[in-house]
Amino acid sequence: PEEAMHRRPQEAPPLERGAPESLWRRGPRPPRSPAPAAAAARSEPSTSSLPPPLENAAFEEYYKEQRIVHEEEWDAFMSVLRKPLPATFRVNASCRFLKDICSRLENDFRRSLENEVSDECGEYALSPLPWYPGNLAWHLNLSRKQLRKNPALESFHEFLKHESEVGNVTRQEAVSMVPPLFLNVQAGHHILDMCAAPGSKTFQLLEMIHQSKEPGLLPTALVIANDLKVQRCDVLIHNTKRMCTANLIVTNHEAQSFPSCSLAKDDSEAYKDHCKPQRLEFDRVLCDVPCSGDGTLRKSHDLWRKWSSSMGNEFHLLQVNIAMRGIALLKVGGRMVYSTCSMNPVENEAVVAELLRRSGSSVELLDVSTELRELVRRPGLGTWKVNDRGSWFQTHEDVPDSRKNVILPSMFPSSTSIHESHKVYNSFDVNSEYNVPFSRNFNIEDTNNVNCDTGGISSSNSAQSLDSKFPLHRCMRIVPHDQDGGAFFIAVIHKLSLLNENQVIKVRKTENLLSKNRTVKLQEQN
Ligand SMILES: C[S@@+](CC[C@H](N)C(=O)[O-])C[C@H]1O[C@@H](n2cnc3c(N)ncnc32)[C@H](O)[C@@H]1O
Repeated sequence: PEEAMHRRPQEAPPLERGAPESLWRRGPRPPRSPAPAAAAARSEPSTSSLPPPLENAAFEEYYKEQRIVHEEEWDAFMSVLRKPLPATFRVNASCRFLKDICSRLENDFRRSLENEVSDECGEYALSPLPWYPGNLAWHLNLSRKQLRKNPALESFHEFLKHESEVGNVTRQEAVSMVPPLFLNVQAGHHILDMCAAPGSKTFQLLEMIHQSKEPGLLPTALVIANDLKVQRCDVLIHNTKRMCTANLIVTNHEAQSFPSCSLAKDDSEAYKDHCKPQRLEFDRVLCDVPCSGDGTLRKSHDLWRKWSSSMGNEFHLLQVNIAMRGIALLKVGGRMVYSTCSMNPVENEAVVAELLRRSGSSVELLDVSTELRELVRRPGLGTWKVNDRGSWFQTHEDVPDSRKNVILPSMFPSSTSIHESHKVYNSFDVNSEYNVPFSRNFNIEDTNNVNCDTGGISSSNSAQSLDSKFPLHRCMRIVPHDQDGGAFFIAVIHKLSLLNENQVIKVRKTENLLSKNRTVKLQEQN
């Protein structure tokens, strides 16, 4: 499924989760299916030329059950998911022509498109995204019909095409711009982008380190951008080349076993007998993991047909392992952002809870409610369920033995895994350390009855004991109908002290023991 979710064509322009093609490319599309006449001649129905239906009953059942949004919002949520995404782009904050580009956008294009109001939502055709610092990110909200008839758009289109080619502008989905912003990158930082291809967030990180340099000096910062797939590393290199940077290294590893690197002033020093090379630790880690990708449904039309609840379950452990490696490589005092373009709590809150469980008091989940205040986001969920082959489970104990090695304790919000963790981490008191005030920018009144951590107030139909004890409301879920975009999940983790390797190993041992016991039981049953 990862392949399915994240395949991006090599020839695609340098953008991730891009804008609808119609908004950026002119001219007729190449035919994608046999002409209807040819199909008719073979007596076949020409269904392949029809757009895929934007329906999936299992998807609706799943997210209704998870109470991802308020019941009354359901129709708005689904209706926005079926609409094309507005095109969005970002001006390169470190480019030489920043002032000129901003002025053209503000004074030329915005004005010439002023009278052009989006057909459907009545918004201005071209406007900056209010939450992006410095008015550097913009969205274009026009229907195809409007695009065709407006001559001002021709020159705007040419402008965007040219500025994108030279690296002054990057087309990128709005929600995908969010995770790097929460990294709070500073001059001189060492940054690891663990799952980086096709590189739109890497590009953003590069902009940040080049922007914060002293005039006339090259930045001392470093970005290591990693991806598992070599072909996708090619796309990453192609896309980041536009930045003309000397501060980027692209690597090709499994992120979950990303190697420890050494720093040395020069080779001779590194190889001196008594010289212990310094370990490279990262001030910032971006962990934008592979996921089921259902936050991209507005542009991934195929996904409507392919989506199933098992996709999220399949990614969960890989996501935990990648993020744990990220925490291990992070400097004490450093920040890691965990993000997915999925709405699924099993890939999101469950992963974050497991990171907190495994890392104990070495990390904290940051409350970033005062950062990017204009960005509308919802608090992470405090409780959720796990679906396996059509059955719903609230605790791991409810899962049939035959499935217990696929449906893991860490996928559940509470009970078993937390108690298990208590057994493993005697010194780690989840109740005292994580019982913190509720904070978010989404009005609590508006989320009444919505599945969210209510800061100690149990939601109406779930028992208190089934809620997570971690402050998962500090996570952020961006849903499509709040800002007419895609969906994204973001959590910001702060490292307080070195990981106790024993704790991590102990948890792994417990898991292995569990699955061994299961295997023995299964063998006995057979
Ligand atoms: C969500 S995409 C990343 C998008 C990227 N951060 C961006 O903004 O352009 C996830 C990426 O993870 C890569 N990937 C999958 N499994 C991986 C693994 N085990 N280690 C590292 N990368 C992996 C995929 O090839 C894919 O490019």
